[in-house]
Formats: sequence, C-alpha cells, structure tokens
Amino acid sequence: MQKIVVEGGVALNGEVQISGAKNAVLPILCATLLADGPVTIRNVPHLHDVVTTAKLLGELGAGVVTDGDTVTVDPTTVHSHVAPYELVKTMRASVLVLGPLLAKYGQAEVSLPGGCAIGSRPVDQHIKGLQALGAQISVENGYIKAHRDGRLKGARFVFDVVSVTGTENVLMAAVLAEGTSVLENAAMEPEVVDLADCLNAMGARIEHAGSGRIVVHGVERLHGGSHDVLPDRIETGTFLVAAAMTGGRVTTTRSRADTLDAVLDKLRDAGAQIEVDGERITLDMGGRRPRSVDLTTAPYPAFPTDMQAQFMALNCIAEGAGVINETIFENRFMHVNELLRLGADIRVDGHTAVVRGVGKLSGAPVMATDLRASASLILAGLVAQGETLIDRIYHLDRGYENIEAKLSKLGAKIRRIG
Ligand SMILES: CC(=O)N[C@H]1[C@@H](OP(=O)(O)OP(=O)(O)OC[C@H]2O[C@@H](n3ccc(=O)[nH]c3=O)[C@H](O)[C@@H]2O)O[C@H](CO)[C@@H](O)[C@@H]1O
Ligand SMILES: C=C(OP(=O)(O)O)C(=O)O
Repeated sequence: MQKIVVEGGVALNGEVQISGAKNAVLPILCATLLADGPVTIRNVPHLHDVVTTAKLLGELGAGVVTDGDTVTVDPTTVHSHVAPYELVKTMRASVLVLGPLLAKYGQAEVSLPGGCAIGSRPVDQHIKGLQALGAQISVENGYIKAHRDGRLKGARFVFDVVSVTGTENVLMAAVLAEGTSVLENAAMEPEVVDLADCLNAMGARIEHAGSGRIVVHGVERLHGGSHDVLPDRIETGTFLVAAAMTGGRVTTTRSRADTLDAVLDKLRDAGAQIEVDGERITLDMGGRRPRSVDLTTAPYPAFPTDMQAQFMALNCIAEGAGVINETIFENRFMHVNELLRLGADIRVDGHTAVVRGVGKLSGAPVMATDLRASASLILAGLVAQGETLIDRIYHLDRGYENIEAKLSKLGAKIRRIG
C-alpha cells in the first residue's frame, strides 16, 4: 500500500494552483443525469471520488468521456436506476443520484450511506424533502427505494437541520417538478451555488441559491450545457494553513477568497498577513510562529468542518492554547490520537478539543483515518522534526489532487512511496 513520507522543517514558498472543488464537482456530475443531452464539465479535479462517480454514472448507463480536466456526460443512454452498496459505501456523495434519478426517470434505488469514520451520515432530510415533492419512498434491505406517480409537485419544504447534500438532492429533484418549490433553511455553501449555476446553465430556473431560502421554478426538461467547477476552498485553506504553520509565504492561484471568509479570519487571528488580488490569495507568515486560535465548526458562512483537522494541526505547534468545537460530526476527532503520536498536547471532551501548542513535534509513523485527518497529518509532518510516515493515504486521494507534487513545488520534502 502507498504511503507518504514527509520530512519537516522547510518554510513553504511559492505559488500553487488550486483545483476544482471536490464537493462541487460530485453533485454536478450527478446533476448531469437530469439533462436531455450531453453536459460538459470543466476544471474537474483528478480525484478518486471523481473516478468513482464516473463509474457510478457509467453503471447507470450514461456515457462518460474524460479529457484532461474536462468530463462530458451523455445521460441519454441511462437504463439503470440503482446505486449499489459497493459504490455508495466508498463514497457517500453517491447518494446524490437519488434526486436526479427520481425526478428524471421516475424511480431510484440508492444504498443508504450508513456512517463513516467521521460519524453517522443520516439522509432523513433528503427523504423528507423528496416526499414533500410527492415522491413515494421506502427504506428496504439497506436501500432507499423511491418512485413517483406523474411529475413531482413543487412544494415548500423546511429542512430541520442545515444539510448540504440534502439541499442538493432536493434541489435537483425540484428543478423538474411541476410548479414552484421553496426550500427553507437550505444550505448556503458555495458548492450549492455552483450546482445551482450549473443547473441554470442547463435550463433550470433556480433563484437565491446561496441564501437560506432557495426558490425553484420547475421546468419540463433540462438541456445539455457546460459548466466550470468552482475552485476548491478546502484545498485552498489547506495550503494556506501549510504556509502559516511553516512560517512561509504562499500564493494560491485560481482561488476564491470570497468563499473563505471564516478561514482567512482565523488565519489572520493566527498572525498571518493575507492579501487578496483577484483569484490570488497570498499568505505571508514572515517566519513567525502562529498563535493558537479558537474555533467552532458550523454551516457556511461559519467555519467549515472540513478545515477543522488542519487548524488542529496548526494549534499543535502554535503559541498558547486553542479550543476547537466540532458541531457537525460527532466523531471528527480521529486525527487527535495520531497527532498525539507526533508529540501534540490535545485533550478531548465530547465535541471539544483543547490544544496546547508545543515547541516542537517529532516525526513518527501515523495512520490516516479520513480525508481531512490525512491532510492534518501531512501538515503536522511539514513542521515535525525528522520523518513522518503516513499510512492509508487512499483517503487523501479521494479529495486532494496531487498534494505531494503541489507541496514539493513549494519546497516541502515530501514523497509518495510504495
Ligand atoms: C453543514 C455542513 O457543514 N455540512 C458538511 C457535511 O456535508 P454533508 O452533506 O455530508 O452532511 P450534511 O450537511 O448533510 O450534514 C450536516 C449535519 O446534518 C445532519 N443531517 C444531515 C442530513 C440529514 O438528512 N439529516 C441530518 O441529521 C448530519 O448528521 C450533520 O450533523 O460534510 C461535508 C463533508 O465533510 C462538508 O463538506 C459539509 O460542509
Ligand atoms: C468528509 C468529506 O467528504 P465526504 O462527505 O465525501 O466523505 C470532506 O470533503 O471532507
């Protein structure tokens, strides 16, 4: 099995180009199922999750052609409506075919995602939202079985909790419903907006995506089209934290600072100087040691759960102590025990972790437990004395495009082995 080896001690310096967002491209690829013709998606990152989604679309019968960072999906040959357990268990985003299959083809059978390393991944809001649009849904043998009699009907639906994939699933179904739908307490994440932009480019009539109240005027059909995926704000944030931790100066290019307000604020609190110039974000730490920051994860525009592990790594070597509250996932502290192996001082009590910065971390073999945990271990490795050997990096390949090559270009001593 492949591993990543990091040798700490180099201040990162230079420019890094940000890839398309994983959490935008996956719903967008699923949305292509709604079209009556081919949809071309550009700025698609090379990620394992993208390959898995392409495989799923292929199993449903769609034609999928990849050319560099462009993927064209022809959904006109879809003949199956089943997303099997084998695929959904490896990638929770597969549940996003539920809304499109139901709305366009009248039926869907999608494996329940169950839980994962970071906690349970319920889909009750997806189901309730689709039922509000008139879908008949049952859960049998581990599968969500959905069908509709006639067209789905536009409705007002209030989410009990803010759910990103829930909003996306119900939104994708509502675009082909008869009449107008109003989705209240909707997720406001930039990835939801990107999905809505793509759907609108295909002929949907969605208003106010990015607010907590999305209005969807249903249309009879969607046509093919094309869309450029927005830059990955979590990848951007991860590189900026790497710069801050190593005392370096890094510019992210093709990035979107307006999607990163909460993260940039915390980096400023940590002592970083940040300049934004169009699609370029420059973080200059000027060789200083970062200060610890307190943070609480919450739905956008608050601090993202997907950046929690990376900031935990930063706090591990920062001046002072920081308190981290995780409110989205009950089990998203799996990186703590691995960071402890590198010499960190972290105490966890329920959803809260108190991290006291230590003068130095020391390299050790560690195990990646989930995607962002893997990133936090690389970050810690970049500042640890000696060698850090990270195992189970397949998690990393789900969501970061070529991270070791991008970090090497910034001067990091990092390589993949095996
Ligand atoms: C709001 C939020 O930060 N969502 C994160 C979540 O999205 P993802 O879409 O995976 O998860 P949701 O946004 O749906 O979940 C948010 C919260 O709602 C709960 N829930 C969700 C759906 C449902 O039907 N019922 C229910 O109770 C979940 O348990 C969780 O506590 O994980 C992704 C991967 O880490 C992140 O990119 C998203 O930023
Ligand atoms: C946990 C993540 O992804 P997923 O929801 O696909 O598991 C993530 O993007 O950090």
